Amino acid sequence: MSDRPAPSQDAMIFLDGVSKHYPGQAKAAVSELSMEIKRGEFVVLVGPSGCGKTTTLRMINRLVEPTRGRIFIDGKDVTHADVDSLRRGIGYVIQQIGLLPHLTIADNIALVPKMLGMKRTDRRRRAEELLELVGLDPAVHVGRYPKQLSGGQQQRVGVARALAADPPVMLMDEPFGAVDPIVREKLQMEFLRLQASIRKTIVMVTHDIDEALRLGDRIAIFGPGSRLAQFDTPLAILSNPADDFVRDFIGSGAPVRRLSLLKVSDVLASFPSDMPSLANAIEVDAGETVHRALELVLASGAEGIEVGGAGGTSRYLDLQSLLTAAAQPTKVLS
Ligand SMILES: Nc1ncnc2c1ncn2[C@@H]1O[C@H](COP(=O)(O)OP(=O)(O)OP(=O)(O)O)[C@@H](O)[C@H]1O
Repeated sequence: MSDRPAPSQDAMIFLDGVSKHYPGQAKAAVSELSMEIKRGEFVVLVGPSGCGKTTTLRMINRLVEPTRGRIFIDGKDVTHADVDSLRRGIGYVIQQIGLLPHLTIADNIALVPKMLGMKRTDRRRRAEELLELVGLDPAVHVGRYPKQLSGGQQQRVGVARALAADPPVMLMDEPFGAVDPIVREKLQMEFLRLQASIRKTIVMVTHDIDEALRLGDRIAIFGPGSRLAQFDTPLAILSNPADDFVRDFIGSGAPVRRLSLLKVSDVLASFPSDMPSLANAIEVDAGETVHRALELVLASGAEGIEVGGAGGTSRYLDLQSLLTAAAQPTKVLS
């Protein structure tokens, strides 16, 4: 038996000491990187330019062949497996979208199903279903050509195309990078809703820490030379940055960003259950974010929040306690 590390039961992607040394380059682009991504997890790779994010992503579907190390998908070592069948199980979305201009939207989406031998009528139905899924009206868009769509719409079609063969894994390289900030935020939110229903294993590259915090179940922060500086949930990273590099990278807004990730229930956990009641409290759900709770308190002029309520089991927290607890970086770990 080999004593090399093996993926755990719930791992969908497992990188074992993977390196990439491009020919002619003095330094490796990615060096001895190991990471495990669980089934159904949305992991975001983030870090400064040139730290090896895209190289790492492309080694997963072997668009870039690793120089050393092993790659496992769903428990199987695919380091030397047939590339075509590997890629059939992996959707790939890039910033430049790459829709074919002479094909209709339906035909663009159905490219892979066609390659796999799906019948014309079934392909059409699949394209319509996917357009619906990504929030585009099939009746309007199915017969259009890429240039008749806005940037944001084209990006949605790119996502639909990547989903066409229903791959368990999706790789996305700056998928929302080419659209303006408002469309970008809308696409991010839509994508989160979509992911809640399809639960793919997703690895996404971005250089935007806010996008990473908003989307990722876990975030891998790469330092120079592909050093994995921290790989954890957004809340844990904001609460306990691993080192000065991570602290600098997430920037000065961490305490405020945490408010949008922290739940009222997280904060309540650090108080005794018999806090005095408040005469003027606003009712808030325990699953609400602290950010939203603060908004409600400030807008209503209440003294604090009341959580629960049924059967006289309400718990109360005044504004000051809410703020103090929300500002405690080490108390809360998801
Ligand atoms: N095809 C290539 N040939 C030679 N060197 C390359 C190639 N692709 C990337 N590199 C180098 O490898 C390093 C990592 O590049 P990579 O694109 O993976 O980084 P990145 O973190 O995705 O950067 P960015 O955020 O700027 O896209 C860089 O120094 C880059 O110049």
